[in-house]
Amino acid sequence: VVGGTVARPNSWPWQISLQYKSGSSFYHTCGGTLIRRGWVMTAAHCVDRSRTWRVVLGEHNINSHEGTEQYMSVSRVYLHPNWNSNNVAGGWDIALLRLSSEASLNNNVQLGALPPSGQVLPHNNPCYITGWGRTQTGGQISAQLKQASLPVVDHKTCTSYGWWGSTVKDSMVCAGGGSESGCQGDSGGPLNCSVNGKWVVHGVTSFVSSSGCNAYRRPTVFTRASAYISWMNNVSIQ
Ligand SMILES: CC(C)C[C@H](NC(=O)C(F)(F)F)C(=O)N[C@@H](C)C(=O)Nc1ccc(C(F)(F)F)cc1
Repeated sequence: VVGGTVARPNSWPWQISLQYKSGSSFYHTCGGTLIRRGWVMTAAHCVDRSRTWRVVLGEHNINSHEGTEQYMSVSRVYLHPNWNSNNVAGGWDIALLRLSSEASLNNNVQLGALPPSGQVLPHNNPCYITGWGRTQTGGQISAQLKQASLPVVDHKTCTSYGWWGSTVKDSMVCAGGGSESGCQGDSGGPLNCSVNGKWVVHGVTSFVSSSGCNAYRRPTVFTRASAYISWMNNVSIQ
């Protein structure tokens, strides 16, 4: 997250850290959202190569053990069948992770709310991106979870000339576009939007400009969760 602030610990209790094993250690690679006690929603581009994954719930500082963490292994990865790792602009950048055991819900671990199928938020709807991603273009990832205010940029603006144009599809949502943005390592995490006074996870962090995370008129682009409700329902009743 470029800009924004360090989040109050566990104030986004559905945010997870997706980590892969290398040698005898695990490393943060992406964010995700706990949507059921046994299911995590993340980006397909985070999990489209086979690794040993773990999901950390109740995380704040990824470099220290704070006692609120739950470490879950992943029993199966469900990539959206239409995902093409050579074409993030095509969309479909969504995946579900089946956890090998169910999370215990508490003050630090809660389920994220998904939007109703098809819901599209208006321009400037208040939203926050959260994640442990780089804090500057080309910089280091953050040890502590960060948050930044990224209001929705409507499709009409986001797909216009000088903005993202036709790179952004209807199944995506744009947010931000100023000095604050997502950045590498935030992928897969939630776009938390305030709808009728409640937080709804409306996006899955997908991509930023290859010329810089907070590039001018290149808002952060998210997979629009409300476009994938039926797919998620069909997968998670298996
Ligand atoms: C691995 C990537 C597919 C996703 C990666 N995502 C992120 O960094 C994050 F955290 F914002 F979600 C990204 O945007 N990386 C930058 C460096 C990038 O490659 N952006 C990018 C690439 C291609 C296009 C396109 F579709 F236009 F060709 C647009 C943006």
